[in-house]
Amino acid sequence: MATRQVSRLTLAPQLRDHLTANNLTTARDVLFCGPLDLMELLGLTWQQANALLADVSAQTTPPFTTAWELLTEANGPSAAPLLRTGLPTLDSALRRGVPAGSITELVGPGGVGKSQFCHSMAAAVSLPAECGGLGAGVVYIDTERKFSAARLQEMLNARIAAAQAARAEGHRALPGPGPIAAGAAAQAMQRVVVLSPASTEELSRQIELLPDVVLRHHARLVVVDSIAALARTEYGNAGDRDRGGGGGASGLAGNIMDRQQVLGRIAAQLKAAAESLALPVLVVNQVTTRISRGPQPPGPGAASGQAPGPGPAPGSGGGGDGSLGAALGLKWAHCVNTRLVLQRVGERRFLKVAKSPACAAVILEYVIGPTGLQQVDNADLPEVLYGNALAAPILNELDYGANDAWAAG
Ligand SMILES: Nc1ncnc2c1ncn2[C@@H]1O[C@H](COP(=O)(O)OP(=O)(O)OP(=O)(O)O)[C@@H](O)[C@H]1O
Repeated sequence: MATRQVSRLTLAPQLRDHLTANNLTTARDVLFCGPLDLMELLGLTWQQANALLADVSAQTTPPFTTAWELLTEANGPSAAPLLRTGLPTLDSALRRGVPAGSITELVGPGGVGKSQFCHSMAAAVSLPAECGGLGAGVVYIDTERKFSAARLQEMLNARIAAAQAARAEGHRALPGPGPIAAGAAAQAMQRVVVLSPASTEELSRQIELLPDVVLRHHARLVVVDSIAALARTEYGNAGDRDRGGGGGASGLAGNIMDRQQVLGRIAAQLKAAAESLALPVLVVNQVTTRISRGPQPPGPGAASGQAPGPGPAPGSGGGGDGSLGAALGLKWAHCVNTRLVLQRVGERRFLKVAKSPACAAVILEYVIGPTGLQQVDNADLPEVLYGNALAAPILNELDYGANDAWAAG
């Protein structure tokens, strides 16, 4: 900016000529002069010389936004509609629900409810405003053919029934005064666009075309369920191979590098799409068995005495040190802005905010019901998690997905 030519600054033509005639050809040349130099060179008064410096400085300073302006904009009338998860503790922790313009990762073991969470979000976005939804489109990228139209319909019907019941009882808490249209569930389902890429290459192409699809379907949410599946099919699973899955060391390293390269490209594309479209992108990731490479970092609770540090998850089995972590390694982990860890403890399910620019670690308990994920009000939660020898290590260890040494996982 400081190298900008004086001839391109918005100044009085006579003043511009004077500056160039005195060899002050760039903004930097002018700003390096003090007011006294300018008075002498250009015959200006003290006030005029200072005004010139302030003007040139203002024209060459990179644009900025204050924190106050950002806050006002985020809460203003033109702010993007909130994308609430329907889990009150999570929504209040994330302040505006699932954040727009960035990637939110859902990570957890099989069967814990990651896809159910995605279906719940698709229902919340596609439902009409009369039922508390956004009446907007969803782009659901289903890499594992696990999207269930029947389950989505079940969630929509249950939510519509709940909205009707609330109206019948005279509650006005739901937004949108209009009546709930017959066929609201079918209309909502038409707003959900399902893409099923068969390879990482196709996935990459589809992400490239996201802006068109999003605009055409007025989408307010993009889901990728899941990010690891295709890459693991094409390039293998490092953790499994290390446990004796075959392949020489050099072949494995080559595979991992290829996979990381492809995933790095896809992650960058997704991040760019989230930012340019100002949309929340919800991405499912699996857990993998951690490969032991030296001592583990202490758990966050260890310092405060709240919980023991991470250790092998009881009963997780497998090789390495037997503990679990988010798959896909460092490159991917750094692209993730918000990480939600879903975990089972016995018969109970917990969701933890393990990484977020908006809040500290928050934990809630949930169940999966007809409407999707529902929070369980649980006064004994801190005791359950931090006083429970089984729960604490499991819930703590997944924090380290972003900075641990098992990048190949
Ligand atoms: N209609 C339903 N009502 C209540 N619970 C359900 C219903 N459908 C599925 N579930 C619950 O959801 C669980 C499966 O969740 P989900 O498919 O989201 O797992 P996931 O974390 O995506 O697993 P994976 O990584 O293996 O795909 C089942 O174990 C079951 O408990």
